[in-house]
Amino acid sequence: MSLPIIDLTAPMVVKAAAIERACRDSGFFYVTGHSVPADLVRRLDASAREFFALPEHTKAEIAMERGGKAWRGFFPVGAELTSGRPDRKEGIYFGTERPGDPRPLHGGNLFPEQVPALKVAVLEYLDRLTATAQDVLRAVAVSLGLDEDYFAGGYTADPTVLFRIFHYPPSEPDADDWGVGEHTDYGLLTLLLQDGNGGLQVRTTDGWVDAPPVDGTFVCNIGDMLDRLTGGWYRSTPHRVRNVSGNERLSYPFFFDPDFDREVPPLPSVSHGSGPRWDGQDLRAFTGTYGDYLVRKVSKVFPHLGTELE
Ligand SMILES: O=C(O)CCC(=O)C(=O)O
Ligand SMILES: [Fe+2]
Repeated sequence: MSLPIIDLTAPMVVKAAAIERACRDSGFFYVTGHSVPADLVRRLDASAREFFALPEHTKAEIAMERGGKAWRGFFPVGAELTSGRPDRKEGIYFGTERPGDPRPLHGGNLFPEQVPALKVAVLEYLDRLTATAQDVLRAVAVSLGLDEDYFAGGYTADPTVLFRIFHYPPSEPDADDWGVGEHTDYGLLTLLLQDGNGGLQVRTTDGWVDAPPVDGTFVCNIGDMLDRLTGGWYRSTPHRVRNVSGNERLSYPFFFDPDFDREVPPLPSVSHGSGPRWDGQDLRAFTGTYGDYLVRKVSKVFPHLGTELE
């Protein structure tokens, strides 16, 4: 089984039909025909590699602990526990640049002064990917029989945008460690840029399948909130990463999520039921805002930051 490639320049009815098929099937697809310049991707990649090559103590100058409850900055290998055990990766967390915003997971970003090009590339990338995600969501809305601007005029009029850059050191082929343990994403859509090394796996009805890098594309997958909104009609699918390429792997997941302060009740048009989810969690059971859901999840993957987020 291979994941479909959806061209964003195709007519809306064509895109919407392809998205419905993909979201009903594996919840994963590739996006091409986007307007993110290749040169921006190159600058982002080059400056990120420059950052990760810095000595540990220099990287620690922008350690996540210094970002407080904004949950921004650098974390070293082993500090994040995606599925209850330490991941074999290090990374930097970013989000929409909003200095002074006191809400958890909001605020100003921490950028390394040693690599000024990273700040320029990240801020530009956040803008470009926000537009790309709104574009994909328009087709998702149509695929659900909703008005094209259903999300942009509501849940994502003021979206929660988080962006991470991960560096996965190579794993031994027979090791049982994971760069990122099995998980689903929390929000609406993830747009993932990955380098040429591969390592991402998606759990489908046929078992685990690879989502190898395809030049010029993003891997797009839907998250828990789209699963919840659609009552499980679109499934938020488990995935994981192990880097056995023998090389340093870099990846750039961009998370496009609902307004932090909004509740996300199931869509009125949705009546489809679904069986139990992979981890037994009932996404319809929680009450509260998207922010409540996200903070609860984040406190689990970064236990030492959890108390700050309460
Ligand atoms: O690094 C990757 O390829 C995927 C990362 C991921 O699944 C995540 O951060 O949610
Ligand atoms: Fe993920």
